[in-house]
Amino acid sequence: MKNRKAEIHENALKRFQYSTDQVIEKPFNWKQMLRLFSYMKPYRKNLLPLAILMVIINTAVRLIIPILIGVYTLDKALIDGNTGMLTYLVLLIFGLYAASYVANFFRIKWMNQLGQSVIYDLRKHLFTHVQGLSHRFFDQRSAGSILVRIMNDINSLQELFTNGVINLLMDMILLIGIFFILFSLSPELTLAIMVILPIMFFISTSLRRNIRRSWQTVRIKQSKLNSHLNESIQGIRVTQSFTQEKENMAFFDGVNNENYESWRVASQKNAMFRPLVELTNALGTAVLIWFGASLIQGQSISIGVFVSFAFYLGMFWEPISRLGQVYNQLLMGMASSERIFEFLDEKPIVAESEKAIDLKDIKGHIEFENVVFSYDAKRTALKGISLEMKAGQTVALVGHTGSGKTTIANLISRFYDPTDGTVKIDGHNLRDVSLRSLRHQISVVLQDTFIFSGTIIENIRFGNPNATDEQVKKAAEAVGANSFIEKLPNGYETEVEERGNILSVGERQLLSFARALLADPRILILDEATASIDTETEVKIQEALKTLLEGRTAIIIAHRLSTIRESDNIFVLDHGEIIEQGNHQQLMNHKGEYYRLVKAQFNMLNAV
Ligand SMILES: Nc1ncnc2c1ncn2[C@@H]1O[C@H](COP(=O)(O)OP(=O)(O)OP(=O)(O)O)[C@@H](O)[C@H]1O
Repeated sequence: MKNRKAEIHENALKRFQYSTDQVIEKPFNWKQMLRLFSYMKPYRKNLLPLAILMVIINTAVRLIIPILIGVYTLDKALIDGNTGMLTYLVLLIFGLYAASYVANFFRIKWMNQLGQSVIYDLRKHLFTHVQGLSHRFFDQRSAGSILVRIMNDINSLQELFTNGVINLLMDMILLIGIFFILFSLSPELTLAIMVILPIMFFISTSLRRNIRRSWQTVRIKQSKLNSHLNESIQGIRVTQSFTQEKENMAFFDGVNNENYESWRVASQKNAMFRPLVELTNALGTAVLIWFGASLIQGQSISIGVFVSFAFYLGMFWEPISRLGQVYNQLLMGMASSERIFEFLDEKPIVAESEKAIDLKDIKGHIEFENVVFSYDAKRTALKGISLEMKAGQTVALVGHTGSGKTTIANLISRFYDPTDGTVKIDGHNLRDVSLRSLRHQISVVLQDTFIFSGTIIENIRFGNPNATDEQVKKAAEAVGANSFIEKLPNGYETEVEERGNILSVGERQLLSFARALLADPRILILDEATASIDTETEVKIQEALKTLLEGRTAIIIAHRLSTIRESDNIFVLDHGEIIEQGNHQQLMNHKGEYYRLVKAQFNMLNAV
């Protein structure tokens, strides 16, 4: 039998994985690469050519200097005794070095600017796109996995855009230039020192790949550790109340240990890299000295040529090694860009038609005609619903958990399109109207309301960014939220963290009420909106709602049936079908499902 600790650890590993996000490399794909590089297009007339020019200047200078030192300074000026030329050469070399430093400074500056701009554009594009996607997209993915793509995947492209592309150009010029110069100086010596090429090639491909994979493992382990920590902290209250700290610690220990191990292995391999490189260079130098000396003795080459060779040999490793690195970056870029493009290619399922019209000042008459809807292929959430909600009416939806009440509300806001049938507002099929004009006139208050980080006043103003402070306060007063807001340390200016942890659930609910009312919608949907508010406050809200709902269509979803007695019409749902409809009195007289639900709640209250 497996021991308990190992079992817990195994479960932990299953829990904290971003499945598809684990693939870090993908084969090279030209089409995808071109698409990725199209993000550089806006900079093709300024930053990109400037940076390329700096690369060319810098590389050309670096290629010229060894010849100036070896062939000209040593052979022509010193050995041949041309001292006038010496001063001139020293000044020239100094000037060239200075020019190369200046060019390098601007290359780094402009390339960083270019890389950051591309990353900024790409992230903006991705976020804007994701924000416009339909609810179904978010139903199918965890927030964590979306976050990983917008942050980590885009970050991993940063190096490619900042250095990779330009280094590729620089290294190609350097390598070709060095080969060309070496060959023109001495073909025999060039061939001799090329013995180190296969070793260099091996180090820059195999060994580097091995090291790279180890660092990728580190990234995966870190990502697991992050997600575990995130979940642990979010769920700390549940962990403490079920006294699961020990088990949680075992999870943490397992993931933390894996992270440590992966670092140990990666840094150990990394440590081998530099010494091996230096050893190869030493081998090259040995060949150069041994073979070069015999060539000097046989007067095949001059001392200056020999010295220039030594300089070029020192420069040789750098582009080869960097080309390997750029190739790695390209492979990683392939995997990241594939994941980014997968999101970018995702079309909103609820799409706006090209001929969509703007719904202007609706009255709020809602109709469902034989609406069938399924979230997934297996279950049907609504099975042919036909209903009418007259403009200005307050309508209630009741029924068992999972009977389809929220689904009806979701279809009115067109978060989803019906699988079959039509939803109409003021006679317009929702598929024919623009989403913005529709949603602008609908406010939804949910039980699990979302409070953003910011002040209380900003949170309420979310409903209508143009509202004045006065209007915000009036909305808060109308729903009875001002009494608790004024008791907060800084009143309306009190900062609340994301999700509004410093507020009670009921207080958050009141805020979202104020937010919805400030939006002044024609249609107001309250989905279990008063479930977390005490009865006394609820009575107050009911009073406020009476005047506030005047002239609007209101859809109230509530399990607490006392809150919907006054509704003009009540629809009772069961397994995605409407089984009864009428006002409270009519349904009570009918003595059907509604009657049974009311009785059950009444008995429960009396039993207390
Ligand atoms: N995003 C979703 N993806 C898949 N199925 C869903 C989704 N949301 C709801 N469902 C399913 O659709 C059915 C109807 O759900 P709905 O949320 O409309 O019920 P409800 O009557 O509002 O329930 P409750 O009273 O618990 O809020 C349920 O079987 C539910 O499991």
